[in-house]
Amino acid sequence: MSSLSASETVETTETSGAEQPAAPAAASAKVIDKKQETRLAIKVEDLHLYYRTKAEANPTLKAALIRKAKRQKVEQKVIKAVNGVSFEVPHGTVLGVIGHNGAGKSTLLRALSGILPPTQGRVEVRGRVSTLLALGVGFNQNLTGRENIVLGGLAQGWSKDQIRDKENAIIDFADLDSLSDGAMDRPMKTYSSGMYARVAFAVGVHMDPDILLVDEALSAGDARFKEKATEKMLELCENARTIVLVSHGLETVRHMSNHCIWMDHGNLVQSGDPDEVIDAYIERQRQDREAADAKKRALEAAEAKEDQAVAARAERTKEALHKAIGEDV
Ligand SMILES: Nc1ncnc2c1ncn2[C@@H]1O[C@H](COP(=O)(O)OP(=O)(O)OP(=O)(O)O)[C@@H](O)[C@H]1O
Repeated sequence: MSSLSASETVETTETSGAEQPAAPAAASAKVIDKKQETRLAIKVEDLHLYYRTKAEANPTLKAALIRKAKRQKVEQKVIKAVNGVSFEVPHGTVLGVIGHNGAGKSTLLRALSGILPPTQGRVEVRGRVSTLLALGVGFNQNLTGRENIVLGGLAQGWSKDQIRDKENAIIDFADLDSLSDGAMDRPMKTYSSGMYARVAFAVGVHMDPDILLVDEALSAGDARFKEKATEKMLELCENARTIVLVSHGLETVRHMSNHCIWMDHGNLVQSGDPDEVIDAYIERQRQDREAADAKKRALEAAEAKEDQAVAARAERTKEALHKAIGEDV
């Protein structure tokens, strides 16, 4: 996990998607009254996010050379990671985002953080954003933990005094010394994923964000750190900060969030009370498992029937053969 990226006040990303594959026209802005509007931290309207990858049907060197000689192009594949999603998040909300692997959760978070521009639709994020992503972005691996903290502070435009204060608070929170003496003064490339996660989390929450975007950031820490991180997030929330938490840890989401959205194949399936959404998701997972088991059982039964039929045919052939050559079977 890692990383911090802080962006300033109203961040609006909007793309018409002129060059993108045809998709439904962006929904017109929802009419909400002014008071409600100013309470919003995040507003997402008909968001589509597509990845384009080169689909190589035959990925061998020989095939690549033939293709080059024939000047054939590799076909482009479009992956619709987020497919027309709209929601609003008032300030002070802890929004849990759940869904199966590849449902589009991280892609959505990348769009909220501004890393990924929308293919189509609109994302509006109001306030200072701090992002804790699952993969290490933002830290220089060759610098020590301490140096990275200072670098992050300078990038934020903090004064020397601010950096000194925050540096101490971050180092105290990450508490790497309890794991390995002097770790804070070693290059971050020597850190374990858990140590890395602790520094990243400590930096992210001390950026004083209005909006904290967290992608599985708690998964790398040990149980004690997870508890401490959860407490810190709840504290941020009590101070009316907004948190978007992407996680497969359904009980963490249930415990921490006060609103939840469920993503499935890039679509928003359900949005609402965390207990209701999580229970519905668990029920769907149970149904999917049952359907998969039933399919497997049906396949096995069909295979067994086919095996029996083959064996019976072989037996009949054997009998016919023996009859033909006049021997008893
Ligand atoms: N950089 C990329 N290039 C191409 N396709 C991508 C890229 N990143 C993600 N995808 C695809 O987009 C879809 C959504 O991926 P995403 O990582 O957002 O899902 P997720 O819900 O966060 O999954 P997980 O729970 O496994 O982390 C998947 O089909 C994935 O293969």
